[in-house]
Amino acid sequence: MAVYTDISEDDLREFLTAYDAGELTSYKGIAEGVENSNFLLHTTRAPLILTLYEKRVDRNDLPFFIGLMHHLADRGLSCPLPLPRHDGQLLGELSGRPAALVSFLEGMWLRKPAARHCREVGRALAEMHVAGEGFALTRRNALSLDGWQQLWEKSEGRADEVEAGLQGEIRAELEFLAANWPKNLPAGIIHADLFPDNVFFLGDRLSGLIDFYFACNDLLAYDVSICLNAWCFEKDGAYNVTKGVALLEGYESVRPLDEAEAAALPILSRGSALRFFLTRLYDWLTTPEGALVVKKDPLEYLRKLRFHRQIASVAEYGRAG
Ligand SMILES: Nc1ncnc2c1ncn2[C@@H]1O[C@H](COP(=O)(O)OP(=O)(O)O)[C@@H](O)[C@H]1O
Ligand SMILES: N[C@@H](CCOP(=O)(O)O)C(=O)O
Repeated sequence: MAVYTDISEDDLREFLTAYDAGELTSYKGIAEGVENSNFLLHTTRAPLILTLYEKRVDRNDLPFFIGLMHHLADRGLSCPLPLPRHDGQLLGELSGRPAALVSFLEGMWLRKPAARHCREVGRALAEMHVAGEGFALTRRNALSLDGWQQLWEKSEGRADEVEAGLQGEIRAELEFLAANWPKNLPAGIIHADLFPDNVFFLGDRLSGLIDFYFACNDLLAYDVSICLNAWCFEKDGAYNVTKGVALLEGYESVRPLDEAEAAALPILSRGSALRFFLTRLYDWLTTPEGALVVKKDPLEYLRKLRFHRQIASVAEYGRAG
């Protein structure tokens, strides 16, 4: 679960006096999520999400995240809209943590997305990339090549506990990616974690995107590769080309990939599979047994990484090369 920091009703009521949020009628912690503590608040006005930013989020990044949601919502993207305090600030403090209130989005995330949902996600991702243009703040991707190397150094010594031979395989992968990573592709604001649990649907209609806490400036096609990894594989590890076609067509209906971006998808997908493998591996090795947060399986992403390694051409993802 993700309520790392508890709040008292008195402190919450006091916190809310800084906002035009109405009277608190009820609140509860939200079990889902891994990074921050989230609460659903009901008031005499609209429901709200309260987020307390936990240790893994750098406070210096908060103006970027909060400002980005504001920028995207302002441009018509359906995402949480931060509520300003009376003094105009978008961030406050509660229980010793930086805290923000954002609008509640209706919808549910899909446990079993189908190809039609992948198409919607592709389209929404491209809309986000377009809406991100002109955002004044920047944030480098802390989870790109340097960040992967640093994460790996923390886990390397114990990697073979997870699977024999992993140490050599990942070291070689990092070297390959460092030597071949594309540099001159179109860049902009990326979501960087657009997994099914961060996309809400009402029926078959996509109703909103959440969780912008990995967003940063990076290659736009890298974000596409994250979605291919997160949306287009089945539980048994098989790549579903129908979903891949739908996701790419949905994306390109708004923002066509150029040929260099399309050709780079295999290596970008290797990188994004490695990125989620490494964060999951680190959590797997360091989260104490009995902790209330759900540990995600690193091997799922190792299998995806191996799949991308043997891709000969982008056509295998379902796009004409
Ligand atoms: N704006 C929102 N509207 C509705 N539900 C939300 C919103 N933001 C977060 N949630 C709920 O909180 C959960 C965790 O949020 P998330 O941002 O993914 O947390 P974390 O960053 O800790 O992973 C989501 O799965 C969702 O149920
Ligand atoms: N999507 C990542 C983990 C981050 O979780 P979120 O709850 O913040 O979306 C993964 O699957 O490894």
